[in-house]
Amino acid sequence: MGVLFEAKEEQKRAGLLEDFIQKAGGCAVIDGGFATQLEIHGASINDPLWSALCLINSPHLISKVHLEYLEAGADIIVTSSYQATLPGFMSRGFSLEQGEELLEKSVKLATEARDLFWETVEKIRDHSYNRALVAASIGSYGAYLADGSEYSGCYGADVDLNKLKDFHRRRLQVLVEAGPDLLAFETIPNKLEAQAVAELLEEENIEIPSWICFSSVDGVNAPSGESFTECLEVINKSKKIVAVGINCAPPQFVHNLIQKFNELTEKVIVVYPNSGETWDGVAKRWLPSKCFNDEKFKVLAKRWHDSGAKLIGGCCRTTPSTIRGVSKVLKKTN
Ligand SMILES: C[S+](C)CC[C@H](N)C(=O)O
Ligand SMILES: N[C@@H](CCS)C(=O)O
Ligand SMILES: [Zn+2]
Repeated sequence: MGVLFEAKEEQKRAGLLEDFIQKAGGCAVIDGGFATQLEIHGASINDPLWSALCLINSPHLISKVHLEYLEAGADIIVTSSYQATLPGFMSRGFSLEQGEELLEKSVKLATEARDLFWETVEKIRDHSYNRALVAASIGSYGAYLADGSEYSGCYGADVDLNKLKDFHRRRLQVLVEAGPDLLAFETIPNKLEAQAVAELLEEENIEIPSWICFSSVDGVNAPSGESFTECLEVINKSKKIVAVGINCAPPQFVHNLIQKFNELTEKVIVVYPNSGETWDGVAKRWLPSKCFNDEKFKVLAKRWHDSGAKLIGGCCRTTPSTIRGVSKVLKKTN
């Protein structure tokens, strides 16, 4: 492929998201904790598949949560596929084809909810909604391991670049085929996985714009201890990744990290932190620490926007009420 053609394609990909952000008023709002809201509705997800269990047992709850976030003002909804993986489904007795159908279902449930919601609000005069985009969630290898390693980045000596690419490849292909608007790589804890993602997007010639979000447990580096300077070198080289940032880290880290990312990249900055609670990967529960309520979260969201983030939402333990506040403060409709 010619260099000129590639440059044009890159511009087009970045342009799609930039245009959407501009149309949304300079900042697009992402939804909040998906698994959190499933649990609020009674889903039991203490399981190696975590929220992906609902794709099997309670898809109606997935639709309900998407609609709640749309109603709260999310411009981008993220699918329920964070911990949905083919080996994960197959270890539960599903065939490869059935696993692929479950992945497709995660995109279908989100696009159906978006279309249904839009059909309804479109008819309302002077509504303040945008037709939302659907981002297919692709959780890190650590999420699949279900041992808390998306917050440590410790994948062990046997995990190399090729193993991570193999892990991500088929799921990526299936999700892309299902037709989301965006790809959301979430809670990436180390440089190796960032590199695997960047190379895979290239190898598979993925045309859908991607964002990649790192977690952070010290507010300075990636969980592995590698600096974001190192991690973003890999991201900056990728023409397929249009936005980069942080998800599922405590809100108090985000402002400084946006400032750091401003210096390190020209890509769109995306942030959707959790509520400030800490995940205990062994006990599989959230430990209250410096927890931010919706009021504090929305004040910080304005600050994150002022410091340069253009995609802002919430992750674990945030809810539609959090996103309603974020949407109001960022779109100044109150
Ligand atoms: C974002 S974490 C809270 C997701 C759950 C984790 N991967 C586990 O399965 O324990
Ligand atoms: N999209 C996932 C991220 C978990 S860290 C969720 O909100 O449940
Ligand atoms: Zn999270």
